Amino acid sequence: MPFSPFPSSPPAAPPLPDGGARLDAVEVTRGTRVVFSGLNLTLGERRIGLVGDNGSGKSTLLRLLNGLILPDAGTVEVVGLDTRRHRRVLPAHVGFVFQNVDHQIIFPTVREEMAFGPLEQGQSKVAARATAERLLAEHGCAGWGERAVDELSEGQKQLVCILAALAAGPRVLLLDEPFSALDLPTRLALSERLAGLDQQVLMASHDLGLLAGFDRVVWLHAGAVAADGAPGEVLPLYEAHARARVARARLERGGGVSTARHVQGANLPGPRSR
Ligand SMILES: Nc1ncnc2c1ncn2[C@@H]1O[C@H](COP(=O)(O)OP(=O)(O)OP(=O)(O)O)[C@@H](O)[C@H]1O
Repeated sequence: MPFSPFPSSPPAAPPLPDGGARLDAVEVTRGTRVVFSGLNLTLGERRIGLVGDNGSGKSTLLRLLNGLILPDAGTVEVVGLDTRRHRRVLPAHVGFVFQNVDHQIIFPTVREEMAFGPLEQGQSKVAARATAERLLAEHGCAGWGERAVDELSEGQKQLVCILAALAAGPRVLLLDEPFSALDLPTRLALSERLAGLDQQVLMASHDLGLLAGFDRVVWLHAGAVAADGAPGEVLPLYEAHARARVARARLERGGGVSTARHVQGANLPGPRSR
């Protein structure tokens, strides 16, 4: 059977009641590089994974969804809010966990970092502190409140960032490689927690196993949708592409450039979005 990068059926999960997110004809240039050119996507499922090679546009897509980046053309709508017109109120609805924890952490202590979101949501100081302490305790970090964030390990900082995003109770949670520094027990515990959340979760990850139970996976390649569907369909396609890329590089190193095009899946399809 010929290699086809497109899954045969659309994802089965029901759409979110409050609308999810929609990108229409989105154009984004970062620096001198065109990242998206006419991207259309409707993101309604509860758990959506994003995969793709380095530089394919995953972080840019997530940043578009929380209004950190505005489209040069086209529109982005999240939970019914146009990110250009409602940029200021978006953080109250859309939580974000950055790839680099240093881009996220702004307070000196764990408690302050964790309580910021609940305070912004209108909780009293006492209630915000209680929310922070409860989440920390639930994740085996009771007593961390007084700790200086600077003195935490990278993985511990990452955990605080994720818990801080959860503490704010957003309607949509965007996670950019959130588990890269976490130990296995913490990863498993947080995966379980994410699976049980009511909110919509969009997560970019190079750890394909983390996305296996999701409702839908979108594979981005060079700023376009290369495949989109159920994890059981999209993840093997992406993995085949990765293996083909490695095989092609091996052949090229060995001087066999002309045979590289015979490697299954080495040639990507044209862009596709929905
Ligand atoms: N601050 C920036 N200035 C200029 N170009 C940028 C900037 N950030 C990203 N880019 C470019 O935008 C493109 C998409 O980058 P993006 O960070 O969205 O990719 P990614 O899929 O998240 O990659 P990774 O898997 O490495 O995190 C890349 O070509 C990158 O070089």
